[in-house]
Amino acid sequence: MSTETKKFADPAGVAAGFAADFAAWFATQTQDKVTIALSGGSTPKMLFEIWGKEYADKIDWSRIHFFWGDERCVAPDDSDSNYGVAKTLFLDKVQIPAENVHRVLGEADPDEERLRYENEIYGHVDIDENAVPQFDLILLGMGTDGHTASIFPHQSQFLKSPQVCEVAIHPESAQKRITLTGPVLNRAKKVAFLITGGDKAEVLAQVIKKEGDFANFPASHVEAADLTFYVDEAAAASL
Ligand SMILES: O=C1O[C@H](COP(=O)(O)O)[C@@H](O)[C@H](O)[C@H]1O
Repeated sequence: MSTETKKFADPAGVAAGFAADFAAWFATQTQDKVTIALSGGSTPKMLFEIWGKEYADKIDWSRIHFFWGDERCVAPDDSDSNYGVAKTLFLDKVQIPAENVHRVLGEADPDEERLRYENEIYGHVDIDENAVPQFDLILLGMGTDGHTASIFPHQSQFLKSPQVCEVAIHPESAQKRITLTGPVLNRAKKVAFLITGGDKAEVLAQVIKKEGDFANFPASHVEAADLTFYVDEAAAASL
Protein backbone atom coordinates (compact mmCIF):
# COMPACT_ATOMS: atom_id res chain seq x y z
CA MET A 1 0.00 0.00 0.00
CA SER A 2 1.36 3.44 -0.85
CA THR A 3 0.03 6.64 0.71
CA GLU A 4 1.25 10.04 -0.33
CA THR A 5 0.31 13.62 0.46
CA LYS A 6 0.84 16.29 -2.22
CA LYS A 7 0.65 19.87 -1.07
CA PHE A 8 -0.21 22.87 -3.28
CA ALA A 9 -0.49 26.58 -2.56
CA ASP A 10 -4.23 26.92 -3.11
CA PRO A 11 -7.34 25.14 -4.47
CA ALA A 12 -6.41 26.07 -8.07
CA GLY A 13 -3.02 24.43 -7.53
CA VAL A 14 -4.67 21.27 -6.19
CA ALA A 15 -6.94 21.04 -9.24
CA ALA A 16 -4.12 21.72 -11.71
CA GLY A 17 -1.75 19.36 -9.90
CA PHE A 18 -4.26 16.53 -9.89
CA ALA A 19 -5.20 17.17 -13.54
CA ALA A 20 -1.54 16.87 -14.58
CA ASP A 21 -1.03 13.68 -12.55
CA PHE A 22 -4.27 12.30 -13.94
CA ALA A 23 -3.13 12.85 -17.54
CA ALA A 24 0.20 11.12 -16.81
CA TRP A 25 -1.59 8.21 -15.08
CA PHE A 26 -4.14 7.87 -17.88
CA ALA A 27 -1.31 7.59 -20.40
CA THR A 28 -0.18 4.43 -18.57
CA GLN A 29 -3.62 2.78 -18.75
CA THR A 30 -3.57 0.32 -21.64
CA GLN A 31 -6.95 -1.33 -21.11
CA ASP A 32 -9.79 -0.49 -23.54
CA LYS A 33 -12.06 0.81 -20.80
CA VAL A 34 -10.96 2.89 -17.80
CA THR A 35 -13.49 3.07 -14.95
CA ILE A 36 -13.58 6.16 -12.74
CA ALA A 37 -15.90 7.20 -9.91
CA LEU A 38 -16.12 10.98 -9.45
CA SER A 39 -16.63 12.87 -6.22
CA GLY A 40 -19.19 15.59 -5.66
CA GLY A 41 -19.57 18.70 -3.58
CA SER A 42 -17.70 21.91 -4.26
CA THR A 43 -14.04 20.84 -4.23
CA PRO A 44 -13.86 19.08 -7.64
CA LYS A 45 -15.47 21.99 -9.51
CA MET A 46 -12.11 23.57 -10.39
CA LEU A 47 -10.84 20.22 -11.63
CA PHE A 48 -13.92 19.79 -13.83
CA GLU A 49 -13.37 23.27 -15.27
CA ILE A 50 -9.75 22.44 -16.04
CA TRP A 51 -10.71 19.12 -17.64
CA GLY A 52 -13.37 20.86 -19.73
CA LYS A 53 -11.12 23.71 -20.87
CA GLU A 54 -7.53 22.48 -20.89
CA TYR A 55 -7.83 18.73 -21.34
CA ALA A 56 -10.76 18.41 -23.74
CA ASP A 57 -8.41 17.43 -26.59
CA LYS A 58 -5.58 15.97 -24.51
CA ILE A 59 -7.36 12.91 -23.13
CA ASP A 60 -9.20 10.20 -25.06
CA TRP A 61 -12.36 10.57 -22.98
CA SER A 62 -14.13 7.93 -25.06
CA ARG A 63 -12.09 5.25 -23.25
CA ILE A 64 -13.35 6.38 -19.85
CA HIS A 65 -16.53 5.27 -18.14
CA PHE A 66 -17.59 7.70 -15.40
CA PHE A 67 -19.55 6.75 -12.30
CA TRP A 68 -20.15 8.65 -9.05
CA GLY A 69 -18.88 7.81 -5.59
CA ASP A 70 -22.02 9.42 -4.22
CA GLU A 71 -25.05 11.29 -5.41
CA ARG A 72 -27.73 13.35 -3.76
CA CYS A 73 -31.30 12.10 -4.33
CA VAL A 74 -32.37 15.08 -6.42
CA ALA A 75 -33.16 15.66 -10.09
CA PRO A 76 -30.15 15.98 -12.42
CA ASP A 77 -30.88 19.68 -13.03
CA ASP A 78 -30.98 20.47 -9.30
CA SER A 79 -27.99 22.58 -8.19
CA ASP A 80 -27.28 19.87 -5.57
CA SER A 81 -26.80 17.15 -8.20
CA ASN A 82 -23.21 15.93 -8.32
CA TYR A 83 -23.85 14.66 -11.85
CA GLY A 84 -25.37 18.02 -12.87
CA VAL A 85 -22.26 19.90 -11.77
CA ALA A 86 -19.91 17.55 -13.63
CA LYS A 87 -22.12 17.68 -16.73
CA THR A 88 -22.20 21.48 -16.90
CA LEU A 89 -18.53 22.07 -16.15
CA PHE A 90 -16.94 19.18 -17.96
CA LEU A 91 -18.93 16.34 -19.52
CA ASP A 92 -20.77 18.66 -21.93
CA LYS A 93 -17.42 20.08 -23.06
CA VAL A 94 -15.55 16.89 -24.00
CA GLN A 95 -16.10 14.18 -26.58
CA ILE A 96 -17.54 11.34 -24.53
CA PRO A 97 -20.24 8.91 -25.64
CA ALA A 98 -23.44 9.21 -23.58
CA GLU A 99 -23.26 5.50 -22.76
CA ASN A 100 -19.96 6.08 -20.92
CA VAL A 101 -21.63 8.32 -18.35
CA HIS A 102 -23.24 6.23 -15.63
CA ARG A 103 -25.09 8.69 -13.44
CA VAL A 104 -27.03 7.79 -10.33
CA LEU A 105 -30.70 8.51 -11.03
CA GLY A 106 -31.15 10.93 -8.15
CA GLU A 107 -34.77 11.52 -9.08
CA ALA A 108 -35.71 7.81 -8.68
CA ASP A 109 -36.83 5.98 -5.57
CA PRO A 110 -33.60 5.74 -3.49
CA ASP A 111 -33.96 2.09 -2.48
CA GLU A 112 -34.73 0.98 -6.03
CA GLU A 113 -31.96 3.16 -7.41
CA ARG A 114 -29.41 1.79 -4.96
CA LEU A 115 -30.01 -1.66 -6.40
CA ARG A 116 -30.17 -0.49 -10.02
CA TYR A 117 -26.89 1.40 -9.62
CA GLU A 118 -25.19 -1.62 -8.09
CA ASN A 119 -26.20 -3.62 -11.15
CA GLU A 120 -25.03 -0.83 -13.44
CA ILE A 121 -21.63 -1.00 -11.73
CA TYR A 122 -21.53 -4.79 -11.92
CA GLY A 123 -22.25 -4.52 -15.65
CA HIS A 124 -19.26 -2.30 -16.42
CA VAL A 125 -16.60 -2.50 -13.71
CA ASP A 126 -14.17 -5.38 -13.12
CA ILE A 127 -15.25 -7.59 -10.23
CA ASP A 128 -12.79 -9.28 -7.86
CA GLU A 129 -12.97 -12.83 -6.48
CA ASN A 130 -15.18 -11.59 -3.61
CA ALA A 131 -17.65 -9.89 -5.99
CA VAL A 132 -16.35 -6.44 -5.05
CA PRO A 133 -16.14 -4.01 -8.01
CA GLN A 134 -12.66 -2.70 -8.67
CA PHE A 135 -12.62 0.79 -10.15
CA ASP A 136 -9.44 1.94 -11.82
CA LEU A 137 -9.70 5.27 -10.01
CA ILE A 138 -11.97 6.74 -7.36
CA LEU A 139 -11.91 10.47 -6.64
CA LEU A 140 -12.96 11.45 -3.14
CA GLY A 141 -13.45 14.56 -1.07
CA MET A 142 -13.88 15.02 2.65
CA GLY A 143 -16.41 17.07 4.59
CA THR A 144 -15.61 19.06 7.73
CA ASP A 145 -17.15 16.19 9.73
CA GLY A 146 -14.74 13.68 8.17
CA HIS A 147 -17.32 12.13 5.85
CA THR A 148 -16.24 10.86 2.49
CA ALA A 149 -18.43 9.97 -0.51
CA SER A 150 -21.72 10.01 1.50
CA ILE A 151 -20.47 7.84 4.33
CA PHE A 152 -21.14 10.04 7.36
CA PRO A 153 -19.90 9.42 10.91
CA HIS A 154 -23.41 8.43 12.08
CA GLN A 155 -23.59 5.73 9.39
CA SER A 156 -20.07 4.37 9.71
CA GLN A 157 -21.45 0.84 9.32
CA PHE A 158 -21.38 1.57 5.56
CA LEU A 159 -17.60 1.32 5.79
CA LYS A 160 -18.04 -2.42 6.13
CA SER A 161 -21.25 -2.93 4.19
CA PRO A 162 -21.51 -6.14 2.15
CA GLN A 163 -23.35 -4.10 -0.52
CA VAL A 164 -21.82 -2.03 -3.30
CA CYS A 165 -24.10 0.95 -2.57
CA GLU A 166 -26.13 2.16 0.39
CA VAL A 167 -28.80 4.81 0.87
CA ALA A 168 -27.27 7.43 3.16
CA ILE A 169 -28.94 10.26 5.03
CA HIS A 170 -27.29 13.64 5.47
CA PRO A 171 -27.05 14.27 9.24
CA GLU A 172 -28.35 17.87 9.11
CA SER A 173 -30.62 18.17 6.08
CA ALA A 174 -31.85 14.53 6.14
CA GLN A 175 -31.34 14.55 2.36
CA LYS A 176 -31.08 10.99 1.03
CA ARG A 177 -28.05 10.03 -0.98
CA ILE A 178 -26.68 6.96 -2.74
CA THR A 179 -23.09 6.16 -1.80
CA LEU A 180 -20.46 3.59 -2.62
CA THR A 181 -19.50 1.61 0.47
CA GLY A 182 -16.15 1.17 2.24
CA PRO A 183 -15.16 -2.16 0.64
CA VAL A 184 -15.63 -0.66 -2.85
CA LEU A 185 -13.62 2.47 -2.01
CA ASN A 186 -10.83 0.33 -0.59
CA ARG A 187 -10.74 -2.09 -3.52
CA ALA A 188 -10.09 0.64 -6.12
CA LYS A 189 -6.74 0.40 -7.86
CA LYS A 190 -6.15 4.07 -7.15
CA VAL A 191 -7.84 6.60 -4.86
CA ALA A 192 -7.23 10.35 -4.86
CA PHE A 193 -8.63 12.70 -2.23
CA LEU A 194 -8.90 16.39 -3.16
CA ILE A 195 -9.18 18.41 0.06
CA THR A 196 -8.97 22.19 0.41
CA GLY A 197 -9.73 24.85 2.99
CA GLY A 198 -8.68 25.68 6.53
CA ASP A 199 -12.00 24.45 7.97
CA LYS A 200 -10.83 20.89 7.20
CA ALA A 201 -7.29 21.24 8.61
CA GLU A 202 -7.85 19.73 12.07
CA VAL A 203 -9.83 16.76 10.80
CA LEU A 204 -7.42 16.15 7.92
CA ALA A 205 -4.44 16.08 10.29
CA GLN A 206 -6.15 13.47 12.47
CA VAL A 207 -7.13 11.41 9.40
CA ILE A 208 -3.62 11.40 7.94
CA LYS A 209 -1.69 11.07 11.21
CA LYS A 210 -4.20 8.59 12.65
CA GLU A 211 -4.37 10.66 15.82
CA GLY A 212 -7.09 12.01 18.12
CA ASP A 213 -10.61 11.29 16.94
CA PHE A 214 -9.51 9.78 13.62
CA ALA A 215 -11.42 6.53 14.07
CA ASN A 216 -14.71 8.44 14.03
CA PHE A 217 -13.99 10.03 10.66
CA PRO A 218 -15.00 7.81 7.72
CA ALA A 219 -12.21 9.30 5.57
CA SER A 220 -9.67 7.66 7.93
CA HIS A 221 -10.87 4.25 6.86
CA VAL A 222 -10.05 4.58 3.18
CA GLU A 223 -7.05 2.33 2.75
CA ALA A 224 -6.71 1.73 -0.97
CA ALA A 225 -3.55 0.20 -2.45
CA ASP A 226 -2.56 3.51 -4.03
CA LEU A 227 -3.82 6.48 -2.04
CA THR A 228 -2.90 10.13 -2.59
CA PHE A 229 -4.13 13.21 -0.74
CA TYR A 230 -4.04 16.38 -2.87
CA VAL A 231 -4.31 19.24 -0.37
CA ASP A 232 -3.84 22.98 -0.30
CA GLU A 233 -1.78 24.86 2.30
CA ALA A 234 -4.86 25.85 4.28
CA ALA A 235 -6.06 22.24 4.62
CA ALA A 236 -2.50 21.11 5.39
CA ALA A 237 -2.00 23.70 8.15
CA SER A 238 -2.03 21.13 10.97
CA LEU A 239 -0.09 18.36 9.24
O1 LIG B 1 -21.59 16.08 0.20
C1 LIG B 1 -20.49 15.82 -0.22
O2 LIG B 1 -19.41 16.16 0.52
C2 LIG B 1 -18.07 15.77 0.22
C3 LIG B 1 -17.21 16.97 0.49
O3 LIG B 1 -17.72 18.05 -0.27
P1 LIG B 1 -17.05 19.49 -0.39
O4 LIG B 1 -18.16 20.40 -0.83
O5 LIG B 1 -16.54 19.86 0.97
O6 LIG B 1 -15.98 19.39 -1.40
C4 LIG B 1 -17.94 15.26 -1.21
O7 LIG B 1 -16.70 14.62 -1.38
C5 LIG B 1 -19.09 14.35 -1.57
O8 LIG B 1 -18.90 13.77 -2.85
C6 LIG B 1 -20.30 15.21 -1.56
O9 LIG B 1 -21.45 14.62 -2.09
